[in-house]
Amino acid sequence: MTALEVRNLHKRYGHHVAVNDVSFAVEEGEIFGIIGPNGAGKTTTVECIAGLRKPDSGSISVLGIDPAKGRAEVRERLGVQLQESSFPDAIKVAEALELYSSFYRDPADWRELMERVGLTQKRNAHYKALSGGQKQRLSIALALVGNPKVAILDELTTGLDPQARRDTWSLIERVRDTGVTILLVTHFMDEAERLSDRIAVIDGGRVAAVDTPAGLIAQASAVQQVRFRMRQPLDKGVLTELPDVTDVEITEGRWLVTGRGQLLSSVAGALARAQVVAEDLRVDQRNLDDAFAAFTGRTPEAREPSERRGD
Ligand SMILES: Nc1ncnc2c1ncn2[C@@H]1O[C@H](COP(=O)(O)OP(=O)(O)OP(=O)(O)O)[C@@H](O)[C@H]1O
Repeated sequence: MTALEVRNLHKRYGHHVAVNDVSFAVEEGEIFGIIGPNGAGKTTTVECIAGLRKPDSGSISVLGIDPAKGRAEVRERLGVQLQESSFPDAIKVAEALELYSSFYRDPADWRELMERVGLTQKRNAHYKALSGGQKQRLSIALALVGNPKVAILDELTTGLDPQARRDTWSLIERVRDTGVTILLVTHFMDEAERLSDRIAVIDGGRVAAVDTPAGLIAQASAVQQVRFRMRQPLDKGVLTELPDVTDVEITEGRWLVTGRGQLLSSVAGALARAQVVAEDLRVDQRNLDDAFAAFTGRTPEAREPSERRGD
């Protein structure tokens, strides 16, 4: 069943088109990632889904409800952790959870949730005294305190150390295992690849691709590269004349062969026929960073969230 559907979404700020005809659907129980360069329109899209911004045109359905019309109903079913959530410094962990749970008709047991995100020991700590990871876990707990069917997580692990990131990922996987559908906006390719069942790449306000992480990588891997070292002399033409090869570069005995199709076996066969021995022969493994670069023409960067402007 479809938990979330965005169709032909358009949103502009003044003359600037932030979201330009975005469509995608998220199935119930999925973790659906959204990746894209800075300013691609990711946050604007999720803010429209959360009912925090009004789309100029297009339709959004959250569990069958239009967030622009049924804001209260959507609020009951949708948990939102947006970028840079901040709370009063003096509020205590348990107080924040109890307060937020009072906003919902059918909230989760906030004490159990506090335990689940590992903050029970910190129940009486003030917000300002929490570490970055603890603040992050509190904001995740607050996104889940209303017992949502769908949760939106934006910049889930920005600013966290590697261990805290891995802990947060495990937490999100456990949340998904309880049946919550998750929309995850992230700048981190490892995070998107590890957590997402499917990913939308958004670029310039448009969806450039939607697929599983492996599917995106495969789409981007049409171009392959084989590297090796070789001490013996070899005419470059032995490789450039192969139909699968598009380019051959040689730098101080290091060969880099670019091509497509059955590149590795073509190259290995040609080297064997020429009776030369290649050392350290390897195929470059493609990952989601390469897919991101292929779809957006840019390299993903790990960064702190940009300064955001008010509406
Ligand atoms: N309140 C606003 N007023 C005017 N322009 C805005 C506003 N919010 C966002 N924009 C612009 O709209 C475009 C899309 O921004 P959005 O925040 O949705 O992108 P994003 O993909 O989430 O970016 P980032 O990865 O940097 O958070 C950007 O060019 C941004 O500068």
